[in-house]
Amino acid sequence: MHEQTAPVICAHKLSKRYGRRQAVSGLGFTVEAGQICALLGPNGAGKTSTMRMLVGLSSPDIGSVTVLGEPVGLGATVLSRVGVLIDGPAFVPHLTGRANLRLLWSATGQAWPPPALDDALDLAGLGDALDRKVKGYSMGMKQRLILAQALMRKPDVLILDEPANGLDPGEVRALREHLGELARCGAAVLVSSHQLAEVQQLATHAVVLNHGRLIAAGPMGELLGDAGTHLLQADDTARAAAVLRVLPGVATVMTRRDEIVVTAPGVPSRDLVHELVTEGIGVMSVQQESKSLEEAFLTMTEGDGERGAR
Ligand SMILES: Nc1ncnc2c1ncn2[C@@H]1O[C@H](COP(=O)(O)OP(=O)(O)OP(=O)(O)O)[C@@H](O)[C@H]1O
Repeated sequence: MHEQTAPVICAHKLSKRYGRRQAVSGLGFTVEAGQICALLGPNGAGKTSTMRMLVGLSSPDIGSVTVLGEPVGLGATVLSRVGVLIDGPAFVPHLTGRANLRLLWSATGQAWPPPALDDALDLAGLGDALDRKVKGYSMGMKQRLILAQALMRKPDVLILDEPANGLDPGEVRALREHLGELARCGAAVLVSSHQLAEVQQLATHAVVLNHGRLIAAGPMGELLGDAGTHLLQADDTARAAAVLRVLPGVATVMTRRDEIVVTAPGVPSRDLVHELVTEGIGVMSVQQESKSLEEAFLTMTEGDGERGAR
């Protein structure tokens, strides 16, 4: 795949208004090769509006987009390297799934089959249904066909709006593994979702919007931050707990069976281990808990009041 250090997706000061509603406001962020970036935000935050601008389906009132270093607009040639799932393509109901894929592919002007057709169909798992008319498909089957059209072109960039909608848990996992593999091969992936537990497993980075504005962006680890909780196992639980209780910065120490739960915001786990070892207490395991994405997301968005015209 491509080798480059410049951002693959670059949104620069994007703004978009629908009538009196400011859907997106001064939004800037980047996604680099190998990253899976989650685009997060409450309903109406501006995720779909942003994605539509990223792939030339709508033009920003202000600001610009480049993908793989090229400016994006309707019909931009760089879009042939982008797998897109937004609103779903309009499938022709009386054609089979396969015929629909063929029709969509014909718009690229390239010969059938697309380079990653087999992998995309594998993931879609439609089997014999691929040769049945789309009008008989369930919602999940349609979603998997939409995914197949996004993935069959072996894209360098993927922009997927809620791709897990209508998928069962096994299919969600298969999708996560597939996207992970594409990113490891150098693709840049931007994916919106409300399923935060799933996103936490999938994404390396996140961009969080509220009321059309950027409220946070960065690597997932940094956004989740330090929950201030450490889980330790020592060879003398009671004595270890007593030592930890009197350490500066330690707020609470609880023991549950052979585990010690220490709340000490801002104190690195290694400092706790150091104190225990200095006291001659053996430490078998230590783990620092991070916040769940759900917790972090609610903290970020609930504290962010209504802004701008909506
Ligand atoms: N074509 C349109 N015409 C008028 N208003 C629109 C249009 N598209 C989006 N909006 C408005 O812009 C705002 C942002 O909508 P958008 O669909 O981008 O949000 P979202 O974050 O994708 O929401 P959801 O999570 O519910 O899909 C909303 O207030 C929405 O009502």
